[in-house]
Amino acid sequence: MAIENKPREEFDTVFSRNDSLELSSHHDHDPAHARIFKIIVIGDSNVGKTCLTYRFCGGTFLKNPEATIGVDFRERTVELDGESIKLQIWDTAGQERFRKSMVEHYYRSVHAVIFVYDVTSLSSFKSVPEWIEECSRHCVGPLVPRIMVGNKCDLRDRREVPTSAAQCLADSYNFPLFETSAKDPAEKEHVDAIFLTLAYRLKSHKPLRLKQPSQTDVRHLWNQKEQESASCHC
Ligand SMILES: Nc1nc2c(ncn2[C@@H]2O[C@H](COP(=O)(O)OP(=O)(O)OP(=O)(O)O)[C@@H](O)[C@H]2O)c(=O)[nH]1
Repeated sequence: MAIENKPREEFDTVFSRNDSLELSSHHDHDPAHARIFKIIVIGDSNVGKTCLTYRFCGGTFLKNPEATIGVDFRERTVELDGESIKLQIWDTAGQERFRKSMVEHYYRSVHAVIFVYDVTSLSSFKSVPEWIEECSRHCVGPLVPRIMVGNKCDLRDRREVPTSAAQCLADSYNFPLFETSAKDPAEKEHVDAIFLTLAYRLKSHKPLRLKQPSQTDVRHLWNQKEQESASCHC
């Protein structure tokens, strides 16, 4: 469900710019020269951050996801106008206790941010300005592309956040707004559009030298930080 407003136009732009637009997963297209962009996905716990990233990177709906601890990485290489771009997506933890030591790492060298709320949860929507504030506190400047996403649109009877209110908030920050569902297979292209909108914006950025962290690297950082904070309390 893409909404009939500015983001929808962006979505159309993404898909009409080049008829031969090809999308490929990292399984079948992962050239060594691809530029890498780090995108973080932020929002309250349970809004569907993991499911959205999994839908984009894995192509399916992840049934029974576990709460994210620290961070999970997924990536997908897309081909835009003949150039390979690797999107390295950091699926962050919504629960404070699982993110406290990782926050600095989330925001370091970030290229784009996706703020997610759940359209069936007013409180998750009300948290969006706090997530935006956290982002600013970590020096993520206005030139970093940001997008707001209302997830779980398939739960029509349970909607608590009207599109008009979300649009109003998005406009106040000058962010594009997408409403979608990670669960509904018919929404797959719209989930892609969220990430591709960012990819097109990032495409004009300079080449990057971003070290590619492995899950082990981050687990290591996480453990190290946990030990540090434990020793601080002694
Ligand atoms: N109906 C519906 N359920 C969804 C959708 N996306 C996610 N869910 C469900 O919402 C719950 C939370 O999904 P997650 O993707 O783990 O949420 P999260 O934001 O990553 O949560 P944390 O890891 O705790 O931050 C799971 O039960 C999912 O099955 C959606 O689009 N529609």
